[in-house]
Amino acid sequence: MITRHHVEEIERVLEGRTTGRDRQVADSWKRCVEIYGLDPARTDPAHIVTETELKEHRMQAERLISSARSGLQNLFRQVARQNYTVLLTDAKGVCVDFFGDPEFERELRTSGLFMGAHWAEDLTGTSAAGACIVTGEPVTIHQDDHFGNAHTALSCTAAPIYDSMGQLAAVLDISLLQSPSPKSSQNLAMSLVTASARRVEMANLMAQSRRDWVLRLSASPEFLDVDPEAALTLDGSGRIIGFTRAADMLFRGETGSLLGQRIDSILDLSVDDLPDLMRDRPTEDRVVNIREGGALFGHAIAPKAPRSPGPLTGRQRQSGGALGGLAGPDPVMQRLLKQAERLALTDVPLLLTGETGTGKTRLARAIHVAAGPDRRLVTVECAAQTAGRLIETLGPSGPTLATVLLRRIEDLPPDAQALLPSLLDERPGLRTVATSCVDLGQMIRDGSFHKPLFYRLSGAPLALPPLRKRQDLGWLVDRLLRRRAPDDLRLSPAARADLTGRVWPGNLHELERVLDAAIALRDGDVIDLPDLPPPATDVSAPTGGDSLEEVLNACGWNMAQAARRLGVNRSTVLRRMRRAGLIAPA
Ligand SMILES: Nc1ncnc2c1ncn2[C@@H]1O[C@H](COP(=O)(O)OP(=O)(O)OP(=O)(O)O)[C@@H](O)[C@H]1O
Repeated sequence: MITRHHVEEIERVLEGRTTGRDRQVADSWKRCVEIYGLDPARTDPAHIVTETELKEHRMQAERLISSARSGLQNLFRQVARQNYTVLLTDAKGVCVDFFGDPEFERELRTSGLFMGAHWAEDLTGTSAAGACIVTGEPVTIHQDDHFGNAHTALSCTAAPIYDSMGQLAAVLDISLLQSPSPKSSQNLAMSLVTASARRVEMANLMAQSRRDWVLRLSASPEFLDVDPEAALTLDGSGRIIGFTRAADMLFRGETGSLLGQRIDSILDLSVDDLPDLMRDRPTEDRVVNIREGGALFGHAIAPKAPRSPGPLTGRQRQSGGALGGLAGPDPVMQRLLKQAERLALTDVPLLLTGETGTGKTRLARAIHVAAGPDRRLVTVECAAQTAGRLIETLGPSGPTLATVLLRRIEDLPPDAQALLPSLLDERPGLRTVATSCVDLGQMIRDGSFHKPLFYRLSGAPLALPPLRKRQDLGWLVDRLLRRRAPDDLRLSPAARADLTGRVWPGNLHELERVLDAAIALRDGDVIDLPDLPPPATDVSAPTGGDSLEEVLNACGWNMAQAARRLGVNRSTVLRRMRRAGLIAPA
């Protein structure tokens, strides 16, 4: 039925007069006439693509269709009783998936609420899917909001689905063959369809990010793990490589796309903090501060690691997963990380030793992540334990499958030391990773450490070298600096030489504090020598025990750097080398 009234209203809108239609409808009508040259009086039936064309469209959208399927099914379950049809169109407007009542198949097919229907705006005039593709916004096109007369009985509500690079990938639409007259009757449809589109984007991002970190975010802790609002995918260095539309709306600043930005430029957090946001921590503790103010709750999902032990492939060896980013070009650390990567996939208890701040806790968490997603991480601060607390945490009411990180095992009180072996024997699903700053062998000899516990925990000892012995100190300085400051903040050559020449008795703890202070003190985008706080004077600094050869190795046989670390001048280093018969490698 062509109504003169409808055509006249469209003409009035074209003349720039307001008729009470939504902006989105009026804009679409204008496009239909002024850009596509469509005639409002037309009564074309629904446009359905051929079988071959449909196959092609479905093939191109295959990944999205499978990520969206369960979301669409859920949505259909919610709205089927009210006679809604659920459609997924691709970014060109062709319906590539469909849920509707088979009883009304003929009517649905004639109205274009069917598989293969083509809803592009330049073909069928104003429709919810068509307008949504053009504007990228959710929209309800209700009854005679439709441009062409053929569709004025329908009420359609559509929301865009964006891919993880921010491109419009599809449109989710729910439509009624018949509906009550007021447009407001579709308000609930709008909330349902936008929430479902958000969930489809989330499912799609998760399906594409199995090898990367995903950070899911929510404004309220209750929904964080079950129905988060936004998500980001991060590569191993903390750069954003994917995001949902909601994350884009939350964080997109004046700089444009989120792609390639560092996570610490928008949130007060680095990629190394992600293990702290995994599911094993209470939701309300996982607070993430937004750089521009405000806070959200975060849920980090680690890259999926291979599940079964076995020989590592060349690819795994290169990628290093959660462990790969922990060290630069230092042969001792590289060897240690390779061992850790293999051991992570087993249940062998690990004992991580090293001076304070050498990265034992960070390594333990990375091992937990590399072990796969099935276990919880339970962190036990040993100094704060009693036998009773241990039973509460690791006894029958504790987790059955977990990595138990025992921090600073040397501080565990004697009664808890005596209890721990039997507790662990009763819980075969608990894999321990203990850290220690001291020589436990010496403690056993002194009678201050329980021998059976030592043997229970030290299946494989991994010794982290102190910073002064690491050949990747420069790499670590850059990494920590990048994590704290903008990309263009640099170290002057003198400041870099000073930092790489220090002894670092507090190791990474100390380096982090020095960089924090230097960043605060510098003017402009260069950190210079005067910006560096003086080295910590620690009488217990253990450098005296390092041999000249160890110091030279750590400094890549750079005499000036070795001299600074040893606190002597260059000629003294040369003299000592001659005395020890040491010759620099060619
Ligand atoms: N590979 C790394 N790259 C960058 N930062 C690191 C690395 N390893 C550790 N850190 C940082 O250095 C600091 C000290 O690390 P961590 O707490 O793991 O040391 P630790 O050996 O367990 O210390 P302690 O013995 O005092 O408990 C932490 O802030 C941590 O985030």
